[in-house]
Amino acid sequence: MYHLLKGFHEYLTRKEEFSVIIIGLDGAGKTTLLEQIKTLYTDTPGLSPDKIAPTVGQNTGKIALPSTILQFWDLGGQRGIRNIWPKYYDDCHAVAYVIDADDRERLSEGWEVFDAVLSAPQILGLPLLLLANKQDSPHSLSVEEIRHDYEDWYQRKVENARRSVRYGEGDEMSARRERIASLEVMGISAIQGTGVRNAVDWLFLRVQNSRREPPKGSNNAGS
Ligand SMILES: Nc1nc2c(ncn2[C@@H]2O[C@H](COP(=O)(O)OP(=O)(O)OP(=O)(O)O)[C@@H](O)[C@H]2O)c(=O)[nH]1
Ligand SMILES: [Mg+2]
Repeated sequence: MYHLLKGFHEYLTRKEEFSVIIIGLDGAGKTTLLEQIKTLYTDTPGLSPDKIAPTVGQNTGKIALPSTILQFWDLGGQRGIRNIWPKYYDDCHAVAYVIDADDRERLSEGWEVFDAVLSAPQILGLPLLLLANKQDSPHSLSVEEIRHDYEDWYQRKVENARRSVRYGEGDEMSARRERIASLEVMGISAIQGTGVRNAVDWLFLRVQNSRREPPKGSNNAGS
């Protein structure tokens, strides 16, 4: 009887676990965002910004939400270590791409890398959130400006490619256009926490409908 009740209780309190990767150029603010998420959603405050060093490898953090666990993977963004990102694509349920909206000089580098992420077949169809970070900075581009900057960059890329070699095939191009048109862009300040709850809410809602199933038998009751 005890086991029956225990099993029933575990079934009722079962939490599905979903993985979200946080990627973007070095210095975009990914680790600051992860630590802010820990502060907002767990009993243990995250590291303060002055304690955060550039990430070599990965940082992780787990938060519990209603009937759901979100596991975040913050991956280092330096040029030499970006090639580890695709190793996480097969198992993640959503992607948060962080862009430094205050660093105009590196925007095109940020879009170049973002474009490669968009074209990865493993994450096609997964929820993808573009976060325009550092909105606390007075010179930051707004969400609308960031969206336009990316669309302009993309348009230029397509036109340049037309003049030289072909850029993607017809179907691939239209899939990408659709993805860009439906792209969710949110403004945040990882350092101040502004907009971070909105971003987590969006990810929480979207992973439930992610085309990738949570791991079979994931049961994290009590964790
Ligand atoms: N003003 C401002 N600065 C921020 C914000 N978020 C991060 N920063 C600063 O940006 C710098 C880089 O932050 P990190 O969180 O280490 O960046 P990262 O994306 O993890 O970088 P890598 O680990 O190298 O990939 C630090 O000096 C942060 O304090 C923000 O919302 N506003
Ligand atoms: Mg980092």
